Amino acid sequence: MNGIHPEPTATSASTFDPSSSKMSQSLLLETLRQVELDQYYSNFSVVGINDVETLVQLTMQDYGIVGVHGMEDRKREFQLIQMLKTEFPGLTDSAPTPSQHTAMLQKAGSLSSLHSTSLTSPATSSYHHPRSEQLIEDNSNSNIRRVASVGRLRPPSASFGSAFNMDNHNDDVASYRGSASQLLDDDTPRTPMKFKRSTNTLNAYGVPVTAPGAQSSVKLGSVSSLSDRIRVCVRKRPLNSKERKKNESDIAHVNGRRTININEPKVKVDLTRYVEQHEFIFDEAFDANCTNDDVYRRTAFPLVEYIFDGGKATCFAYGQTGSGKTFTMLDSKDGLYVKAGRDIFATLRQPQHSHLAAWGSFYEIYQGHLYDLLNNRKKLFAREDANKQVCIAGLTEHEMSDVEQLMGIFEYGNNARSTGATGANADSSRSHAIFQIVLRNKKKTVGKLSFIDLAGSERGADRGETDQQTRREGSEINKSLLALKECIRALDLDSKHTPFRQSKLTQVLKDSFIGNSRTCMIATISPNIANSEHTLNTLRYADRVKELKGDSHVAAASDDEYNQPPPPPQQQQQPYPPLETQTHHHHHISQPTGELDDSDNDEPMYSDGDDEGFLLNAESTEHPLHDLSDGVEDDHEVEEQEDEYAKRPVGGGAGGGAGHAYHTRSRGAVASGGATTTTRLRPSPTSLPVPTPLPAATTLSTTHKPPPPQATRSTHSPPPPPPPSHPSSTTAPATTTTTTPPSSIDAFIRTHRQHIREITEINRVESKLLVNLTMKMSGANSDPTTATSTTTTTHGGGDPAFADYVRELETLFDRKLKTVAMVRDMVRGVVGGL
Ligand SMILES: Nc1ncnc2c1ncn2[C@@H]1O[C@H](COP(=O)(O)OP(=O)(O)OP(=O)(O)O)[C@@H](O)[C@H]1O
Repeated sequence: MNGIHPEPTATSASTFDPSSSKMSQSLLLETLRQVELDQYYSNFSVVGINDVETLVQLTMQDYGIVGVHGMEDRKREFQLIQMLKTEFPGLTDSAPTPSQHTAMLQKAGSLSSLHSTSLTSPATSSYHHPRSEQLIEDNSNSNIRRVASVGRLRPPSASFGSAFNMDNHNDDVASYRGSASQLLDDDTPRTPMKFKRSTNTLNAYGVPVTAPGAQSSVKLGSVSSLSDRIRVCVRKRPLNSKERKKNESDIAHVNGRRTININEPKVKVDLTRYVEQHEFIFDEAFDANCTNDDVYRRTAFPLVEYIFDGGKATCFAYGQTGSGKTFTMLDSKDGLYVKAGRDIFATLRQPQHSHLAAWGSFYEIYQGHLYDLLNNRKKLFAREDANKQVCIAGLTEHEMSDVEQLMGIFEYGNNARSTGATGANADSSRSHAIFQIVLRNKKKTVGKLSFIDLAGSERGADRGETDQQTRREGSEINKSLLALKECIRALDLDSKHTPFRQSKLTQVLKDSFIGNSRTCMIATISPNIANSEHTLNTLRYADRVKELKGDSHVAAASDDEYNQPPPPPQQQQQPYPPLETQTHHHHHISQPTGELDDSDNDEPMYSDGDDEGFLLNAESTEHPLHDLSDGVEDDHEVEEQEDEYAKRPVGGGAGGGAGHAYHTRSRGAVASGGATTTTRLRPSPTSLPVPTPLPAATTLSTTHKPPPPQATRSTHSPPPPPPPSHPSSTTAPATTTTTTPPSSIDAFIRTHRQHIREITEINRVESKLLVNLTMKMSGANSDPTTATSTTTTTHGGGDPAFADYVRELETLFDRKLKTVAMVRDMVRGVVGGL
């Protein structure tokens, strides 16, 4: 297969060795102890300094950040780091060898005799800025020396060293504005802040300890797969120029591939300031430097593939106003919708998809009403036909044959959105925008992909002092966001009752929540300190959407597997992102408490491929239609109260509370235990082609002629992909997978079921491959112009269809073998323990 960019393999994922990480920690601790700095170990640990390699990257300016304020201690720290750098110069590149351990401790021990001697440091004077002295004083008075720290907390990261070399380090306290300043006015005497971490359990030295019974959790991290039915991701945007100008702190730190930490500034009633660190784990966490290409590959791309298999997919951006929803989803030139469009049209150009056509529509939901952005914001009505299919009567759709047309249509609708012809919508952040691409075979809908730029999530909290109109808007937004969450949860539960009628948004997306559907949520966050409350609210919402995915016990180990920088960007032309597959639990979960009874919606779940009669355009449907707008959604007030999100006061410190561990769920009766087997598998075969250069745009044959396209290609041109990896040459044998035996019979059964599903899916794809090949062959043989060459082609002779077939087979077998190996290992693990 062309240009597959290899995911870190199962081998690399399994090389994480907690015992060696523990060793590094204990070496650091012992080294610090030699120079009597061990009381700072917990401070170091909180900011991610867990080994001597990282310690040596500290600069003197960083000492305050990690809470080392006393002159003597700073001197010792300086000496220690200098000694480590001089005596062990390779430390910055690699961990010390075991033989270096002893030497290091000895050398550090010899430093202790120098404690009382004065050390002349060229930069010692830099310690004497007034604030430092004040802080030292405060510190000595506050009796919190061991945990006190000042300034911005930095989590561990690949770029750790540079993160510490921040240029405004000497304005640590002042940089805590925003939320903190709402509680402290500028004249309030500054006191040092304590760091309080909501998740870690540390021993007296701050060494992470494993809570009783938590051992298995650490091993049982479930891993996210691109083919999951629901994926919940987070994307952090960079600080903008205004925020940088105000010297606002960046409080959001992406740590590894899935974890994001938020350092929330807090102030106690006694005005002691401290930082509470929150940790969230999602399917993906995209850092500020990630491009839309990076995001696309791991969010919307799998959905593109899916709609060609007959699925309905939704990709939506959720977040506060200004956090990057539009930038991600519907940026006119570089949004995910454009990237998906490119792959869709490239796929449509393949002969096997020549019977399909792509249609685009663009509409907006504002205050519970639908407006057609491709038709002068005409008000639309959602209706349900006799088959209970929801369609939007009169929605304008345009057939599109290339990405320029798609962008043109989008641009046209986007203009209508921002100008607000009816005047009904003055502010786009108060409406949901939905851009849909529907694949049709004549009139029959085969697949559908919806890109949704949701209203600003904080708008749902518009209450209190605001005017009636704003309150109404807020209530409507809140209602739809709650309903959206419930529908996604119902989707995850395979629930018979999808509460889609709770809002217009979920009504029109009904087919995205039932049957063969997939959803990807991208929570976008602003990283600046002033938005910390909104950011936490967004992450909590996303966390609740995700919580039933069986990730409740995703723990350090699983994230460590991902604790590598994201894979390098691939070329746009490379449509196959690495597909990681894993088995993980789908916990048995009770009905979510927030789900409202939707008694008139008890139709059975749609079976796969049940697309008969699904016609998006009501004008072409043959079924009588029932208006959904009246008497259903409008009269169907959602109890906003069912959810803490709705209860959250504007600007209030939302929920959570100190010490709340976000990967410990309280709702949903998540079963504990169960093994998770982790492996990265080969990309699954797909029918998507390598896109070819786009032909020139053609004029739309519609009355709504969009403006000419302004750009056809992303300006973010990632570097070329590495050479294709061929399964046979790179894939570790199936026996290299590691398996943790499940901790309970239930867990075993769940895991086994997951394996069976995986193998069934592989068999399905295998049969499909065979059918495709035989059809191609018989087509070629019946064609007199190709019959001769086909019959004379041998296996090695390079028939491209056959070559593709065997390559894909090889990939499939690789997946299958790995899955079988995982089951076998799991069984062996259990048998061994009997
Ligand atoms: N990841 C990012 N990288 C660079 N700039 C970004 C990123 N995300 C957002 N921005 C910039 O931040 C600003 C706000 O982003 P955007 O308009 O997408 O926010 P939004 O969440 O859609 O807000 P609204 O709800 O008001 O529509 C824009 O100028 C955008 O270009």
